[in-house]
Amino acid sequence: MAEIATEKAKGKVQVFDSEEALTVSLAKYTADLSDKISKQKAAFTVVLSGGSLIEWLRKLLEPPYIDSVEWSKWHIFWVDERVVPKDHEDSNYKLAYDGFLSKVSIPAGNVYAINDALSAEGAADDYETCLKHLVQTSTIDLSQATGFPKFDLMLLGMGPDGHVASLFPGHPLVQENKKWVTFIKDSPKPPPERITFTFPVINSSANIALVVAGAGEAHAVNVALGNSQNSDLLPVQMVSPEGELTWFLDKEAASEL
Ligand SMILES: O=C1O[C@H](COP(=O)(O)O)[C@@H](O)[C@H](O)[C@H]1O
Repeated sequence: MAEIATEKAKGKVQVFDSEEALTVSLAKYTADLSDKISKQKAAFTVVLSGGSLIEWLRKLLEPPYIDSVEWSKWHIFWVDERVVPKDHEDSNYKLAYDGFLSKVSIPAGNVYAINDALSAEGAADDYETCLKHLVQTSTIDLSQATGFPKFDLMLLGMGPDGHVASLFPGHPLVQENKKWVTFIKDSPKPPPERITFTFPVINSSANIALVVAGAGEAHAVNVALGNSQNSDLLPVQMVSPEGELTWFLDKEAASEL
């Protein structure tokens, strides 16, 4: 693993020789954080992305982590979700359930899926209401600095266009600064209807892992971490948490750096 020196705002950047090595390190990072936070609080709040991220969490499903992680403390949220039934192939919940959640002992009541019976707008409002309730009951922390919820760990993927969550380049939603959760009906990546956390919520996180592998993402990684002078920021360039930002890149994703 090589660590790349960048400005502090860009976070800690780690480049792995292979996707396999990345998954080993991501599991250790996540398990160490789970350990630390589980000793301090009743809940470890974890926000998942969809896409390849779930596959990259696979080492957590193996010893030693499968037995040593205090899964009962985990509370699971989604940074974005497609407005489709939970058993639909496009559902981020289904992806996470099939590939991860069904294999660990996180209590079912700690898994906060969207209400798939609602419209995009209704599902976003409903999810925001759920988050507000969990802040009131102190399951989720509140950032004293921003007044937005402060999750312990956000595991973010990135698309080849530099999108994170369902916040796409050039879309007005990237500027949303009041809502916690919003909706999109014209996502450039199918399916078109989604809900998504907003940047103020993403950036209030205590820890963000930005996990990117594959040559298709190399250009956007270079824009984010290289010396690009573009004035229109890609969404990934707007990720700037209150806490720590750690990049997990494989060498293909880092190939243009
Ligand atoms: O549509 C989405 O795409 C991004 C990136 O996914 P990937 O397949 O390129 O890894 C993902 O982070 C997001 O949660 C998802 O809804």
